Amino acid sequence: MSSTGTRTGVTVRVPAKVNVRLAVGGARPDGYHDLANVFLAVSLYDEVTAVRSPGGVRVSCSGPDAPQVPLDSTNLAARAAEALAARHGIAPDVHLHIAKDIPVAGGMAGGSADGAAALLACDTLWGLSTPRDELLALCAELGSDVPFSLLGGAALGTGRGEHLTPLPVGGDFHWVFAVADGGLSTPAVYAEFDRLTAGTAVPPPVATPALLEALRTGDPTALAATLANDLQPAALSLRPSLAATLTTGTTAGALAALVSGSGPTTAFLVKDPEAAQSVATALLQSGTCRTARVATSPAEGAVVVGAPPRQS
Ligand SMILES: C[C@](O)(CO)[C@H](O)COP(=O)(O)OP(=O)(O)OC[C@H]1O[C@@H](n2ccc(N)nc2=O)[C@H](O)[C@@H]1O
Ligand SMILES: Nc1ncnc2c1ncn2[C@@H]1O[C@H](COP(=O)(O)OP(=O)(O)OP(=O)(O)O)[C@@H](O)[C@H]1O
Repeated sequence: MSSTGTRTGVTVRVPAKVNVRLAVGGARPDGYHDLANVFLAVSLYDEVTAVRSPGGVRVSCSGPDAPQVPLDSTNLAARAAEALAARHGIAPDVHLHIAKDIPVAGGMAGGSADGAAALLACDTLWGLSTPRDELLALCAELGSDVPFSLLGGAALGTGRGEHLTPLPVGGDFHWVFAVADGGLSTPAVYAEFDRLTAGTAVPPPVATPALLEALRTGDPTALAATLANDLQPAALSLRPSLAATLTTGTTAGALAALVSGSGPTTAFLVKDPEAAQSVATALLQSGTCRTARVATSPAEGAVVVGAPPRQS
């Protein structure tokens, strides 16, 4: 392996996402769907620490959902390290530890977040200084949501969601996320979308100007009026119990409720931190979710938060 840096450990913090508009077009020949995907990063974070370690990539994970996270070469963090090392012709000798706080298989891009974080952590650990556009291209190879995990903030994703245009956000939005028992498979939800829309003309996906304006002005009431997720009927079809969770949150005072991405996490936009607490309490007491998390947006994308001092 070439000597590419002198750091011994690097920690990257990376946010979850919610899709405030997920417009889905018809299935493409390659199996993906064209999207108009308005991502918003939220303040639930995983942390990925990369430490030099001989013998290839090793992954460990801590946190309440850790047992659901694969530790083999299918982990997106491991795949990111392998891809970056291959790009630079070096050995991927690294131990990646994921401190997981983002719900697993919840439609909040937790695995994608870890992929983006591992890429940035390894790039820093190995002293590679890969240009940002190359990191984003590597992210897109790992998964459609991964580029946004690196970028953070808010962005419109087109194509399969990987082509990003950053969007201005004029203020903080407050959210409650109801975490369901068990996950939903993203391919299964897209397949259910195809089944439900079979025989209909699926319109080209667009992000409405009203939504972009609501983000720009930071107005939660305006944003609430424009939130929409074309995958929601598919997620509800596969998990009908989510309807009760959505109703519980809106009855408790949320401005709007929707399924987050492919679900089964549900997202509730509220007007302020006090409303967030009361909606979270109502959701917890209802028994319609496993747990309720309060968060704000926009959140910063993947960022190095810790690096031990250089060794001589
Ligand atoms: C639902 C969302 O989370 C919304 O942001 C994303 O569209 C999913 O992104 P992701 O998890 O990164 O998905 P990928 O790993 O790229 O693809 C997993 C599978 O989801 C389906 N998929 C994904 C993205 C897309 N635009 N169309 C699709 O049909 C495909 O079956 C694909 O094989
Ligand atoms: N680092 C990781 N963390 C969590 N899951 C991972 C990771 N790497 C791979 N996976 C696999 O990916 C699957 C989906 O997990 P993830 O938490 O990314 O779902 P998601 O949030 O619904 O994704 P998205 O919103 O991008 O569609 C898991 O069931 C797991 O098998």
